[in-house]
Amino acid sequence: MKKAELRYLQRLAELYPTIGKASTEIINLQSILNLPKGTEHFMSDLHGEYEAFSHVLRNGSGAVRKKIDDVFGHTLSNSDKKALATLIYYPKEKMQLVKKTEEDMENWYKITLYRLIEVCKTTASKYTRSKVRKALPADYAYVIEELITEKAEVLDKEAYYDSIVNTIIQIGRAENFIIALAELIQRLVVDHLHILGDIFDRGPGPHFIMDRLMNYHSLDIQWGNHDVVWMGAAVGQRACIATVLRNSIRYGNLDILEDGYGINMLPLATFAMEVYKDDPCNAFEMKGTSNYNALEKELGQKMHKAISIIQFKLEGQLIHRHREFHMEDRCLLHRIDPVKGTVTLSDGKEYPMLDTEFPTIDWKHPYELTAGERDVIERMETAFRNCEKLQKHMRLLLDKGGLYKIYNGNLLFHGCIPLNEDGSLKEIQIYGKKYKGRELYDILETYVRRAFFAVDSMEQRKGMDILWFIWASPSSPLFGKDKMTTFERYFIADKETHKETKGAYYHLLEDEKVVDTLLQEFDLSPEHGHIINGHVPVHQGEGESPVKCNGKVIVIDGGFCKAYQKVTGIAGYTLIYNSYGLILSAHEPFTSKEDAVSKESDIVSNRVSVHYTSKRRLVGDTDTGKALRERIEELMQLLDAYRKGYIKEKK
Ligand SMILES: O=P(O)(O)OC[C@H]1O[C@](O)(COP(=O)(O)O)[C@@H](O)[C@@H]1O
Ligand SMILES: [Mn+2]
Repeated sequence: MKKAELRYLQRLAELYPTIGKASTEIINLQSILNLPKGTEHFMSDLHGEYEAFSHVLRNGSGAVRKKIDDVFGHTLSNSDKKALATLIYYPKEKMQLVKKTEEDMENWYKITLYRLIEVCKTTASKYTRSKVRKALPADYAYVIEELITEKAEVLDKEAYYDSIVNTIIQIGRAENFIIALAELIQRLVVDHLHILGDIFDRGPGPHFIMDRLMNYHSLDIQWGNHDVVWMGAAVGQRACIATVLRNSIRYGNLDILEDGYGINMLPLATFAMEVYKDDPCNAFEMKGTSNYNALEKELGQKMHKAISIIQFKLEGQLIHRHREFHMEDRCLLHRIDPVKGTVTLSDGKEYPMLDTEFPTIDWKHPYELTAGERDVIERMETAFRNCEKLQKHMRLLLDKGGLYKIYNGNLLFHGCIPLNEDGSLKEIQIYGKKYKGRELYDILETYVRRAFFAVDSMEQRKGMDILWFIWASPSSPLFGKDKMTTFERYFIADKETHKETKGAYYHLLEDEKVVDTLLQEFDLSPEHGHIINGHVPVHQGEGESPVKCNGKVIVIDGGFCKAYQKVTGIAGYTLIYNSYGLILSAHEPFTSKEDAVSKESDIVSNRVSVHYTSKRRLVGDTDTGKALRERIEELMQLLDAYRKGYIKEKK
């Protein structure tokens, strides 16, 4: 036996010091391989819609309801099943309602407890005992384990379970216990969660989503362009800070920054009030602010304009600093003719401007900040950098996230892969070197991490600016459009100028040859692999399908974003990958938690299978299975070493 091999086995022997222990572990692992594969849940483009996200997480995109159907079949009425499902999603709230009308609560507790135990049993059956044990709430771990495991040795099973349930009710713990069981079912129904990006912007609760994700049992995140711009803001990239502020103001979401993250808006507010005092800032109306009073609207619009101008200036500086980004066409301030009140875009066409008041622009140096603007952005930078909660949330993105993920044979990313029109991988220059496909993704990710961790300040700076590049560049796999027309949408009436054209990836998605080479680029099988991405809302209203290229590509922009539901005609899709295959769920718009409880609405309107496996998929067929088999192989070698006398047992 080689020295290195022996050393490794000796390490392993510390964990499994006897033949007995090593053998038991081999048997345990072998049995896990034969369990059904755990359920993966895919969600994308949450855009701050915490309540809708939380709802879909609770119902597992229909997985809970499916379990109820499996358990009770025709023995329970549809309305009872619906009520049970709602109880599992919102146990506390649902019980409050039940208590108002139910006359015999004791009986209700009893029936409900039995039903929940049954659902729990089936849900837990595909996991090992040890995994279930880890998921059990500490207070009730022992009792729940008793209730959900079949006890062959107890003769009168009914009496045994009855006595446990009766005791729970008698000692006044029924409600607590119901909540614990409901949460356990929610927890067990989804084994692993994939978030395909865009947690932030537009909706009111990204910080609540991040808090929830911090406590989620098993998770990965593929960063979206909106997450990356927040990451940039958190490390102090000023163009990103301005963008985050502008987006938040535009959607009436300053509460997120002020209350959620404790970032004080006063510096920007006082600056805007002073500089744009007599300017109505009409081009800077906000969305979703019908609850604002006149004064709030006035102030909001001024802040909106103030930060937009700061953003355009900072972006101009950044683009000049990085000629290699090739984004000069996005520098538009110097193209404004302040006398004529027009702007000439890079196509050479001149357009009248909707707003010609620019008190902070020095036309000789249009990208220079005034002292007041500099003061605002400096203070904001300090606030973002020093916000502990924001930094914690970013840490989660870094720890659990990345630009792409390969998981159980599928390729997951937020946006796209930059392609040429002929379907070949497009080369993109990053700081002087060309990259394409997987290498492009990899190099960008290393720069993102350098922004947070590099000690060398030049490297860190490069990383910070890459965060903005990923947000806005046409070459970014997370943005994937020819330009971001923010300036045009504020200042030019002609809608033609607002158009953003999607890159080649999006119309080559149906080309099987192209998709196959993309899968191969990431070492995946073109036969069995899938590409799963978000970022572009699927326009179901216009008959568009989320399933492309004979099911090889699935686009699941969740449509969680309320502002976009008019366009998509639906609240979007989520995906489930369980032991039977890939199932796509379509969702109706989520109104409110109150509605969900009182109307027992599931919002899962439709579940369609994208890919059905003829044979049930087992843990052995997954990435985890591969790792387990490797472990088994090593343990076998350890056993051999014990038996051949290379290693002594430690009893
Ligand atoms: O209308 P809004 O929310 O201000 O944002 C529009 C901008 O958002 C983007 O669509 C990017 O956001 P998505 O990643 O959600 O698509 C840009 O392409 C566009 O310029
Ligand atoms: Mn996006």
